[in-house]
Amino acid sequence: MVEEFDLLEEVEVQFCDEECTESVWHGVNYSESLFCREKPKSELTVVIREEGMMYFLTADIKEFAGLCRKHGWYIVSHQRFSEAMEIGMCLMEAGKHAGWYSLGRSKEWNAMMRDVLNFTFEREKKMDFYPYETMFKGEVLIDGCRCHYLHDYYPTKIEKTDAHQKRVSNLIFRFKEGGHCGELVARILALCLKHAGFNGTKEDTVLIPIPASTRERQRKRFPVVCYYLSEWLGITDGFKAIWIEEDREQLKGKGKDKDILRNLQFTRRYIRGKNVVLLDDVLTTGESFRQLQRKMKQLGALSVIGVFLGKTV
Ligand SMILES: O=P(O)(O)OC[C@H]1O[C@@H](O)[C@H](O)[C@@H]1O
Repeated sequence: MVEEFDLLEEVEVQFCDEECTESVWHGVNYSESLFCREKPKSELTVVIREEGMMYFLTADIKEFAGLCRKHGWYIVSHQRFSEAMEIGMCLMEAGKHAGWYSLGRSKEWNAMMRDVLNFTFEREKKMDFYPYETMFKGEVLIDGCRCHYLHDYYPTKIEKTDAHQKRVSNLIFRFKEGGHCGELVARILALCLKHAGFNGTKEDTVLIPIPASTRERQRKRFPVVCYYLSEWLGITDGFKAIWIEEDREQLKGKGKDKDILRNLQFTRRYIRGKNVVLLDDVLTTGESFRQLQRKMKQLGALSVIGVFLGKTV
């Protein structure tokens, strides 16, 4: 599309300093840093939150989708805002940028676009069904293995008064049921893992889900997330590394008879000589992870880490 007017580029952004002890404001070269692979040409305003959400108003959604692909950002939703503009939200790595970028007709126009975004999304945020943070909340060590989790999880028996807790439960329940949120979960975890890093190289890293209790649950829950997450990180999809020989009852808690391995068969070639990333929805006592990570090491894994959507509070 040929623009009939010159576009004014403005930026204001907050970066963390290297130790992340203090935030500083920069304007210079931010657009180069944000749009480091390609710069926008059409009208665009973005507002970026430190937690990894970027809200946008664009005159050319195709161009913006192309920029997102190039930079590894994920468009969660967008819709028509006016005849000329689309409005929406995408996810990016958390903790790198916070601020805004405008490429628009004038100072006043740019400011208005930012106001629209701030207003719309502050309001929408209250209505969000899922949480969209793209940084792990915390890490625990189990048998010396790093286990990253995205959110504190308040189990069903606790009444959730806090909107964020409800969003976390929505994400975990929908993920357990399978379906559309597998892709969203994969994108969120990909961004988190890029930030946190994993052991070894992409080539020798494999993603393996901690098996559900039945084949049906396993089939609903994991194939989509394993496919996308491994593809986006460039690591091996190890969905087929573990085979459920027969269904078992759900094993809650830490009971001394809890044996999550007894109905499982392992395909060694996925595991031997690999750095394994074990994935599950929730970490509660850590017993499932503990047993599986030991088994992985017996089968020749070089290292094991865990990645979880929630850690039970
Ligand atoms: O073994 P711990 O950590 O106690 O419990 C976690 C397991 O309990 C289930 O709800 C989860 O899906 C996960 O597999």
